[in-house]
Amino acid sequence: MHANWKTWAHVTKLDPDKRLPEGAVEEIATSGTDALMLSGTLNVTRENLHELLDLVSSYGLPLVVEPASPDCAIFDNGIDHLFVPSVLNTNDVRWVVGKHYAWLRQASSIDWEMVVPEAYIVLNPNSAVGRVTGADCSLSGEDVAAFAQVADRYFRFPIVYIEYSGTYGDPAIVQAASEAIEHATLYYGGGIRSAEQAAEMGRYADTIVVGNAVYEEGIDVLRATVRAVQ
Ligand SMILES: CC(C)=CCC/C(C)=C/CC/C(C)=C/CC/C(C)=C/COP(=O)(O)OP(=O)(O)O
Ligand SMILES: O=P(O)(O)OC[C@@H](O)CO
Ligand SMILES: [Mg+2]
Repeated sequence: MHANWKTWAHVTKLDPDKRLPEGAVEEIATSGTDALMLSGTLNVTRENLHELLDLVSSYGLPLVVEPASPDCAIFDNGIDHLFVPSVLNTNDVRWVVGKHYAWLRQASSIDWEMVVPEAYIVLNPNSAVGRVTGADCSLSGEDVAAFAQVADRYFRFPIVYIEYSGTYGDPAIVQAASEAIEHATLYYGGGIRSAEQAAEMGRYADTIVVGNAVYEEGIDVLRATVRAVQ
């Protein structure tokens, strides 16, 4: 399968647990965003995932599913990639390799060409992902740089993801991660609601992710974040 995900500057994250108004899907798909990622920590099921896939699959944009649990690791319905997270900054091994073990223990067939592993560094303790995974979010720039190197140089994860889901993060932290990484693609996501914020994080991250703003701000804000990084 194509590896052009490495060239994406802007990804829009859609949550199968949330509703979009009539016409919004078309506006999002034609906003200039490079890809749609279907993902959420809470209340994502095969059913609402397939419903959202049906809504977005006809626009020709690359589609990524990012499962928070093995039951949402699917390969059908026109998906291009399955981005599978591991959270590095938690002491709860389930979110590092445990869910992955359980997935492979019971999976019938895996299309490995579609699977892209992501090393998450979760930095907002009040986000769903922060709470669920018990991530240690009180990290310095040096801590984040060390985790980024563990991911990039040691485990050779193709993606390192600085995740502030729901809140705008510290650009100095993203800069520290970017300076520590040699090969991996650096993702930043969290609280981007303006062109200025998109540009600021886009200086350090290879790819920025916009999620909540799509639901809370509307299409003009999404378009502005796209223009800021492309
Ligand atoms: C092994 C497989 C197939 C799955 C397990 C994958 C793991 C370890 C997931 C850990 C948690 C995680 C990184 C979830 C998915 C991505 C994500 C952070 C989505 C956004 O979550 P929030 O925005 O915090 O949650 P809500 O939008 O649901 O409130
Ligand atoms: O929803 P927001 O805060 O934009 O964050 C995007 C993404 O990183 C969430 O996983
Ligand atoms: Mg979310």
